[in-house]
Amino acid sequence: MTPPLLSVRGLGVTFATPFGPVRGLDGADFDVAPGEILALVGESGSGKSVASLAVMGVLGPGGDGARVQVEGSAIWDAKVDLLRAPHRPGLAMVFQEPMTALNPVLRIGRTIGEAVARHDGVRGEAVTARVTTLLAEMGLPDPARVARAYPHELSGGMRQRALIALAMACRPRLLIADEPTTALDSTVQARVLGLLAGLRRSHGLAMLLVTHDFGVVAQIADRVAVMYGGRVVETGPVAALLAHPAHPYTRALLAAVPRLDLARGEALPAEEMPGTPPDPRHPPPGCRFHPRCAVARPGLCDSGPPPAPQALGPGRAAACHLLAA
Ligand SMILES: Nc1ncnc2c1ncn2[C@@H]1O[C@H](COP(=O)(O)OP(=O)(O)OP(=O)(O)O)[C@@H](O)[C@H]1O
Repeated sequence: MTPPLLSVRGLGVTFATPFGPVRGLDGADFDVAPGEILALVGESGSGKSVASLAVMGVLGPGGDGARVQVEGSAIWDAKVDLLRAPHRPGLAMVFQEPMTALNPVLRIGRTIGEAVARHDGVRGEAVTARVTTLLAEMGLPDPARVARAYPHELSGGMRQRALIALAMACRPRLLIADEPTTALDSTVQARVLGLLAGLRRSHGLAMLLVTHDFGVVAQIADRVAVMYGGRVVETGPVAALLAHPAHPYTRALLAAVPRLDLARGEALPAEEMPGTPPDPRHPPPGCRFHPRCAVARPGLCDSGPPPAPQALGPGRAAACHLLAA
């Protein structure tokens, strides 16, 4: 088996707030293989963004025994704090809202040019040439004109492409994309997803894709990691996981997705998930999903944390008391 490009074990993040510590991520485990697209999915507050920011080094990860490795080398290790370097070689990030991620008072070419100069150690014409190539590669017509534009002069889709060009300036092997198409309308969203899929093909780029949209997952991802309450509760290849979800939370999440294949007039299935995600300051005892779980067993699911994820088939695993019972 190919060793993972990114390996994350026991990753945790605690925020100090005026109301006390908030455990935003509580021991997340996942791997991304070279050239693979892994989607992190889950409800709002499940820890998807915190996980991606912690891997990127924007938030200091914490947690007993936490370990983040890229190509087998630790970029962060709880036991060797010196490795907590702000720079993440081989990783780059694309944020959800390009209007805030791009500097509004700098021309696009200047922003990307600074990244090119820093990463490639080049100056002058070489920077301009690389910026133009990057923008053209993102499918932007007239890249020289786009390079001279300010962010507000571009459409949302063009800005998102410019932001992807900025990330690609660092020649990453893994792109972390946090809801990269959420702010776009559906036709532009499809084109940006097509661009990301093309970059994976042409550059062998791996991706950690944060999304709450199963349409995006089905369209572009190879594997899914489902998050709940700051932990990964189920992982698996997209087709198998969508067809046969094993964890009660994954089943409830998929049942809540609106369907377009119903005949006109047919009632929408009332599958709204009861309750709300756990409060990270006071998580429920036992399995964090048990208060909302349709099949929870009193005395088992509320008594202790679920066992370690159990293998369910090729590349599939889930952490649930009932699977182990
Ligand atoms: N700066 C912060 N201070 C305190 N708590 C935070 C902070 N950022 C995130 N959290 C908490 O961490 C938990 C995980 O948040 P995160 O943003 O990762 O969720 P998410 O799954 O990405 O949700 P969304 O889909 O809404 O972006 C939440 O309970 C959130 O309230």
